[in-house]
Amino acid sequence: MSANDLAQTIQAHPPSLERFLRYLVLFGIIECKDGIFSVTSLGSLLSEDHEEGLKYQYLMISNYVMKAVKHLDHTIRTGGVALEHALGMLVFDYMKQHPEDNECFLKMFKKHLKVFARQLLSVYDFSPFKHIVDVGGADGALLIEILKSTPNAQGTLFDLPHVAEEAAKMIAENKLSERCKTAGGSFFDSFSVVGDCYILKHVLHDWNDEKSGEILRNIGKSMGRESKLLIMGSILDSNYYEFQMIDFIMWIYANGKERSISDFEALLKSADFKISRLILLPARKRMIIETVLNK
Ligand SMILES: C[S@@+](CC[C@H](N)C(=O)[O-])C[C@H]1O[C@@H](n2cnc3c(N)ncnc32)[C@H](O)[C@@H]1O
Repeated sequence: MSANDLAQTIQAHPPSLERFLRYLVLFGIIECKDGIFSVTSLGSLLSEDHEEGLKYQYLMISNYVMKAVKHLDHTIRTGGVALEHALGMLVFDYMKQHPEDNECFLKMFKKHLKVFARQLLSVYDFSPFKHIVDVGGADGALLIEILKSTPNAQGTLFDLPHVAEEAAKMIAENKLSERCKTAGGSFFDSFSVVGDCYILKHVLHDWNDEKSGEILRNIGKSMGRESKLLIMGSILDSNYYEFQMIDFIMWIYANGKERSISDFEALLKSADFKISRLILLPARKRMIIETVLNK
């Protein structure tokens, strides 16, 4: 569309809109030929329809990371959490008080989890499990896909109470309420959901080793000898700039970190777990670490 036509459609001020579109051309998100603006393939990654939900990832990063970066000196001087210093509270508590941010956060996971579920289900067989517990499972998008493909299993979605409430709605929409319950709470307090398969996906990277050890030990208390804990996420690889970046973001966002396989081995050992299987997913350095209690 021309800037004029677009301005009419979205009721904008034509010269200002045109100036803004020309600015976006600099980044390769929009291109302009003969006065007609169109979205490039790079720009389409940010569209509402993109299957991984990069629009929401971008919104979260641009909003929260910029806030955190301004408080980076706090982290460097004290070892504290930059974003917590910026917001006056832990990011998860802040989101509870800001539903529009929480919605953006959950949309980001919903899209990504559906894509991840396809990769996971093609390499891991959940059929031996009777009760699958997704710890910090956000709105349940991953657990829902797993349960759909594992009709004999029950599920429990565990997350902070305000997130578990949203998950209950999604589970009901997917007609899985009979087989899948939600439990709201904190994995730093009492955690007593008994299952034979636990999932921790992209949770440990939010926390430092001490806090991650607490989460693992709390889950371990509910696990039987035959239960498995599946840790899923990304592997820190110094050759991949993207993960160095995510490591930096996790640091200023929550004092968390991305970990290499040997970092995971040491963390798991300290919490009395051992690795029983390691599956590397080809896409974007993701992995599934299957663990059991080391007793
Ligand atoms: C980075 S997200 C990962 C979500 C999802 N597992 C995924 O891979 O997309 C971390 C999740 O941990 C949850 N969480 C944060 N603090 C928690 C706590 N103390 N107890 C339980 N869940 C918590 C958040 O609400 C969020 O859903």
